[in-house]
Amino acid sequence: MEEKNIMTYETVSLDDENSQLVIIDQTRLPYETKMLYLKTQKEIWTAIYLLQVRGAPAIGVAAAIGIYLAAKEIKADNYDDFYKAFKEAKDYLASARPTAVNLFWALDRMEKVVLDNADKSVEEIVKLLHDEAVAIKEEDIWVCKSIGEYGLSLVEPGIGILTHCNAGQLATAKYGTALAPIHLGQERGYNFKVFADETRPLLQGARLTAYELHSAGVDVTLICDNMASIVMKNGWVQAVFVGCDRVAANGDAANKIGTSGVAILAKHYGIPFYVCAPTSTIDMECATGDDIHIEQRPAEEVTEMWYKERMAPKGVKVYNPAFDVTDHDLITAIITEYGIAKPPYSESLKEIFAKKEAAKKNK
Ligand SMILES: CSC[C@H]1O[C@H](OP(=O)(O)O)[C@H](O)[C@@H]1O
Repeated sequence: MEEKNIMTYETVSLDDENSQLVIIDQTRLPYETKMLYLKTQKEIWTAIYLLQVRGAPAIGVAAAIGIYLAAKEIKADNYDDFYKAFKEAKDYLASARPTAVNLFWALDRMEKVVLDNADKSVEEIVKLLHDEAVAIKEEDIWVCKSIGEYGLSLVEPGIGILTHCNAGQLATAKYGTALAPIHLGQERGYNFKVFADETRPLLQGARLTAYELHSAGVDVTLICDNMASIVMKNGWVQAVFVGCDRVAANGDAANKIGTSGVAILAKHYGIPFYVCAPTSTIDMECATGDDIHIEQRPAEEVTEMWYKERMAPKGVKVYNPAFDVTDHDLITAIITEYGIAKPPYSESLKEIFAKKEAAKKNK
C-alpha cells in the first residue's frame, strides 16, 4: 500500500452525522491508512486496548467521545437511571488501559458534566456531554501547540533531537507533545535533525514517529533502541524530547518502556532531557512514580509480532511492561501548556496548576 501524508489526517474525531468515533487504525500504519468508524462501546474499548488509537491525549479524546456516544444511547427517563447507566459505561471504558491518566481525566471530566447538571433533563445533559467532548478535543490542539512553543524556546535551530516512542500528532488531536516543538520548528525553518528510537516491541517510533516526521519533511533518522547511546556519544544529539502517560506530583514520569534508559544515557552524556506533559497528564494525586500502575501487555507482542516466524522458543517466559518511570532527578524540565517546570517539581508543578486556575478565572 502506498504511504500518504499522515499529517493531513485527523487522529481522532466525532462524526456527529453518523454518531460514531472516527480514528486512524494506528496498528496498520505506516503501510495502510485505514480509518475505523466505531459506534459501540466494545469497539471503542477494543480500539484503545489494541492501540488502534493510542497516546495519552488521543486516548482521552477518544474516551470523551466514546462516553458521549454511550450516553446518547442510554434509554432512561429520569436522572438516577441515566446516571447509573452512564457510570457503568464510564467504568467499562476506564478498564481499557491503566497507565495513561488522560483516559481517567477525560472520563472524570465528562462525569462532572452529569453530576453538575442533575437538575436538567437527560436530553439537555447529553447535549452538554457532546459539547464537553468537542471541547476536550479542541483544547488538546491548543495545549499541544502551547507545549510546542515552550519547547521551541529551549532549543536552537539545526540541533540534533532524540525522541522515544510516538508523542506526535498521532498521539494527540494535533501537533503532538514531544513532537510539537519539532512540527512547529519545521513550519519555521528550524531544520532539526531528529533521531527516532524504533521503540520495541510495538515500534511506535519506527511506524509512527518516523512516518509522521518523514511526511512533514523533517530530517529524521530511525535507530534501534540500542543505538541511542552511540548517537549521543557521537555528539549528534543536543536535546531529548519525550512524551508521558502519567507524571507524579514529584515529577517522576511514566512513559513508554525504554524512556528511563534514554534519560540515564542523556544524564551520562550531559544532554538535556525534556518531558512534554499536558497538565491533563500530570496526576497530582499520585505522590511518586512508585504509585503509577504500569500496564503489562501480552507476550506475543515480544515473541511474535513483526517476525515471519516466532523469534523466541515456545513457552519461554516474557516480561512486557508497556511503560517505565523516569525518576524526576533525571528530568531537566517538564514542559506544559502553562509553562516550563524546573526542579523541584513538587513545587513547580503546583505553580503550573496555579497558573492554569488563574487562566481559567480570567477567561
Ligand atoms: C503524547 S502521549 C504519548 C505517549 O503514549 C505512548 O504510549 P502508547 O503508545 O502505549 O499509547 C507513549 O508512552 C508516548 O510517549
